[in-house]
Amino acid sequence: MATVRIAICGDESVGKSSLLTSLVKDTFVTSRIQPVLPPITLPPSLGTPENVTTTIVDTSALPQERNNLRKEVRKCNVILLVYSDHYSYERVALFWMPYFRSLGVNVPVVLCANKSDLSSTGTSTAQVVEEEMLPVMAEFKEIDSCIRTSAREHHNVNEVFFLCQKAVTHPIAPIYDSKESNLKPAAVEALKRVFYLCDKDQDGLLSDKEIHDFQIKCFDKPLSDADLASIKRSISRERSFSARDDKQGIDIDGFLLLNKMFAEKGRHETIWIILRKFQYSDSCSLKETFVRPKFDVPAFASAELSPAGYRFMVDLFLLHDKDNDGGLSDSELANLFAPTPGVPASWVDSAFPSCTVRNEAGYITLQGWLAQWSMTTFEEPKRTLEYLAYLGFESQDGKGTTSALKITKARKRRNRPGRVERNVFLCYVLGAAQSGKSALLNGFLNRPFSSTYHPTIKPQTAVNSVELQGGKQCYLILEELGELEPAILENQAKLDACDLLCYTYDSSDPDSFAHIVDLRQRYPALNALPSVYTALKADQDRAVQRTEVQPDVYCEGLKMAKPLHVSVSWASISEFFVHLAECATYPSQAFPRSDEEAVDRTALYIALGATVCAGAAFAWVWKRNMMGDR
Ligand SMILES: Nc1nc2c(ncn2[C@@H]2O[C@H](COP(=O)(O)OP(=O)(O)OP(=O)(O)O)[C@@H](O)[C@H]2O)c(=O)[nH]1
Ligand SMILES: Nc1nc2c(ncn2[C@@H]2O[C@H](COP(=O)(O)OP(=O)(O)OP(=O)(O)O)[C@@H](O)[C@H]2O)c(=O)[nH]1
Ligand SMILES: [Ca+2]
Repeated sequence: MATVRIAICGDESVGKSSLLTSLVKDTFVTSRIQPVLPPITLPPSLGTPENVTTTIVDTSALPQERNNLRKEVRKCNVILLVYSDHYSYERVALFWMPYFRSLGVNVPVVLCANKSDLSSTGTSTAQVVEEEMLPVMAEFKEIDSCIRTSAREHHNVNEVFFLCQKAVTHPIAPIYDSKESNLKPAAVEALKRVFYLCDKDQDGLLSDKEIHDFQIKCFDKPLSDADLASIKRSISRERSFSARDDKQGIDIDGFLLLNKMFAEKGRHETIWIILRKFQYSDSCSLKETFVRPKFDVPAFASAELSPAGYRFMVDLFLLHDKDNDGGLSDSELANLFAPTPGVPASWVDSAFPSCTVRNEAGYITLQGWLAQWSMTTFEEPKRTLEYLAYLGFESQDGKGTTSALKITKARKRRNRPGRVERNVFLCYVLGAAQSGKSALLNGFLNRPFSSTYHPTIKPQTAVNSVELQGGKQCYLILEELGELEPAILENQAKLDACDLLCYTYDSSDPDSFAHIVDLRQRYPALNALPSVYTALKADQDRAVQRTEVQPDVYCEGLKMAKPLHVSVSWASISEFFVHLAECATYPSQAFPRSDEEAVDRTALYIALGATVCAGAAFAWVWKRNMMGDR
């Protein structure tokens, strides 16, 4: 935090310099002190809020000092305005406050009634507050607080400077509207989110345990049972309406009321401590560095959720599936996204949740939820980080939300044999109009086949998890490019981010395969990507393609596997998605084979074979040793 700079202002002889000497020297200096003391700087100490460095500047009201005064007022971030008698009090509203406004400064003012030792014995502080302070406070919202001091008797001297520091480090203005006697909307929003995040079981109440955890998190010390009881008592006392039984816990209204009471009692620093603990900045919005932490994905690499990230998303889903039907209904989703600005814009664009797995009721399932976040993290990791922040992800290692993500190895030398260390793959589905791409995407999401045809204009995606042979799971994003197909295939960055191409044609339409031949000619860069050739609509009669060579021969010529014939109307289509996922995971099998290599999926079989052999060898050695021991 920056330094606090206090300008002491006020009429002549009100005791400005004396307050300062009294603070520094701890005694009242009766001998004549110089009219304007040099500025002093106090290092951070335990006594100061937030451990700030404080600079205190003395000023003079003399006309010849006006330039200096103006300069200092403009430079400070809090003004200590001192008066000491009726005349200097009148001047607060008549001269000083309008003067500050005329300078265009908008900093808090701490009003100080000095020389309290001189006032006739009859005037009590209550009277001073009631008759002098409250009226000016009502007139000038800049006045943060008021205090009565005596430099001579060293009364409230430390306190007045403490108030100045606090006015800067814990300002009331952003959180409380003194005119309306209410918390400000931004503070209410922030506190609602805090409540939501503390209500771990999402039952709408903070239980005693949840309050204790909250207390420890914010204030680093436990709350006694007596304190808890007294908090609950004051909440129910304040509530005009049906003082509900607070035994079960504190609800959102009670929580807001409690904070309002803090503000009213001048304990607004309590609210600041809470908000800051939950990563709010001085403007009551979440800190930029928290919502948008530094996270760069190098070229050719991509971002994925880490195990901690997946765990968080699983827990979040289960917590919000209140009726345990395995899907998030609209209201359950709305509740889940309550502490965020709403469903991410990119989700709305892609017609969420239709791009992922839903149950019969149309609600996103856990599988779909994880697939959706896998895709979001792949496509826009910063969005995932932003939502992890809003949704209250807490890392175990103190590294913040970035520990919910990981960066994969770069996609380089794609044709290398073996497994790619990534779990989320992007596959472009390319092919002629009406070849059946959308139907394939629907099949991927287990939607029933429909014979009605809607041409795809905007790119369309489907994301789902796929279980590979051997039980490992990965996420596959199938994207059909619509009218953007040429634009995307021309864009090298888009190709670099893609893991697999799925060329499709309608095997019952003689004019369908030509599109693939044409694409490959026009975009030679496609050759650098692993590819799978697919003949769709295998349930229909096969047509002879009007291309120079038939698809099988064409692929043969490329030393690629022949097109796989599939139909979305067959249950076996799910095996095709496994095949796609396997080609993405072991990309060398989706490249032209070199002559000595065997066909197709051997890479996988070889890999599997190798593990089996290793296992056998291990067992054998182990047995031998056992025997040797004997
Ligand atoms: N009784 C009493 N006298 C005070 C107190 N504070 C300051 N004085 C006296 O008031 C007079 C003015 O004090 P200063 O500290 O010089 O006031 P100032 O506001 O700095 O005055 P200028 O620099 O002239 O603007 C001195 O004679 C102080 O001794 C106080 O709390 N009680
Ligand atoms: N019989 C049969 N018809 C299919 C199959 N797959 C898709 N169709 C039908 O073929 C037509 C075109 O399918 P789409 O999936 O919309 O084709 P598309 O490739 O997405 O078309 P564009 O978006 O225009 O590029 C639709 O009427 C589908 O119902 C299939 O496996 N068998
Ligand atoms: Ca389509």
